[in-house]
Amino acid sequence: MTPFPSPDWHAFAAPAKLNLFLHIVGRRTDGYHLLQSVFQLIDLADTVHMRVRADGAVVHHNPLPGVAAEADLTVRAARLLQRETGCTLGVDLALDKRVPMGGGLGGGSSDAATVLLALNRLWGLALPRGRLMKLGLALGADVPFFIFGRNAFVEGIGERMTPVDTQSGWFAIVHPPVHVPTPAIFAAPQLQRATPPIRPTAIDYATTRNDLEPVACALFPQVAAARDALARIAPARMTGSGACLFSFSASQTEIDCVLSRLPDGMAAFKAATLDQHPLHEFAS
Ligand SMILES: C[C@](O)(CO)[C@H](O)COP(=O)(O)OP(=O)(O)OC[C@H]1O[C@@H](n2ccc(N)nc2=O)[C@H](O)[C@@H]1O
Ligand SMILES: Nc1ncnc2c1ncn2[C@@H]1O[C@H](COP(=O)(O)OP(=O)(O)OP(=O)(O)O)[C@@H](O)[C@H]1O
Repeated sequence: MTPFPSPDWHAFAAPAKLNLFLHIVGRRTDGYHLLQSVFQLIDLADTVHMRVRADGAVVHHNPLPGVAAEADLTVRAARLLQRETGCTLGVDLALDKRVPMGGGLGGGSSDAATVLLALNRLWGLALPRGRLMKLGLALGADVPFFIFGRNAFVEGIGERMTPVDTQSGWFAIVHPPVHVPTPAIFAAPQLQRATPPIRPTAIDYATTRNDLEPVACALFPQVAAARDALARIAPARMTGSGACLFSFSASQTEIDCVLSRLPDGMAAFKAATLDQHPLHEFAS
């Protein structure tokens, strides 16, 4: 639904991601962790509504609870693009938020990537994809992936991508009622930081894992409880730094069955794999 129905407003999708596995293979001198991960786009998405302004202002019309307009990644992305290009146009922004915040689903990063991709077209900038990806990294480690726009084996802190074909199918995603702060998980002394690097590869669930999962489960019992509940029904894995857990199947019926067997009251939903970001063509 468009909150501001008018021909001047445009609506753009900002899809979520799952980390099908996530290995920590080292640490940089600045404390950031080097990872290897397969990032999978899914059809759960926010909608970012935008209208170009001639006066250069960046105005957020419905800030999220607990996130000041100036701190919102959509506003920060628009301002960053203005600074970098000297563009004198502005934008009105409004968000339909559907991706749970702090779930390890990359919603904020995806909103930022969608703003960069859409303004690249609406402001007539025609920046190449690689330049947008570099800009995006300053906003968050996951932003370059969404601008890349294809399922990928991701390395570095999130800036090196190799496209991978992933299996099409469905996920059951469980959302435990807890916000997991990413910095606390990366700072935990017990985090396994030296998983041997692997070559870019198709996902093999049997030989991969999420190194952040044992830490999140130890620090947040709600994550452990949700993982155990899902794991009693089907193979379960955490995404990102949590809190969400997922289970994959190529069969939608199987995923419907998994969801129906979860304990009453457990927040969970179904999502399908995406092959490509809906705004992939907005950069070249
Ligand atoms: C773990 C992932 O969810 C995988 O998709 C992301 O890399 C996290 O990305 P994010 O939530 O956008 O996190 P950022 O805002 O970039 O970083 C939050 C904090 O987590 C830690 N951090 C994050 C990413 C990384 N590769 N190493 C880190 O050590 C840093 O302390 C950083 O200050
Ligand atoms: N547009 C936005 N949408 C969501 N969160 C935002 C946004 N702008 C700023 N934030 C801030 O970023 C924090 C993390 O948001 P997000 O939902 O992207 O985390 P996440 O899904 O855990 O991400 P990741 O998988 O990258 O760790 C939020 O708690 C919020 O304070």
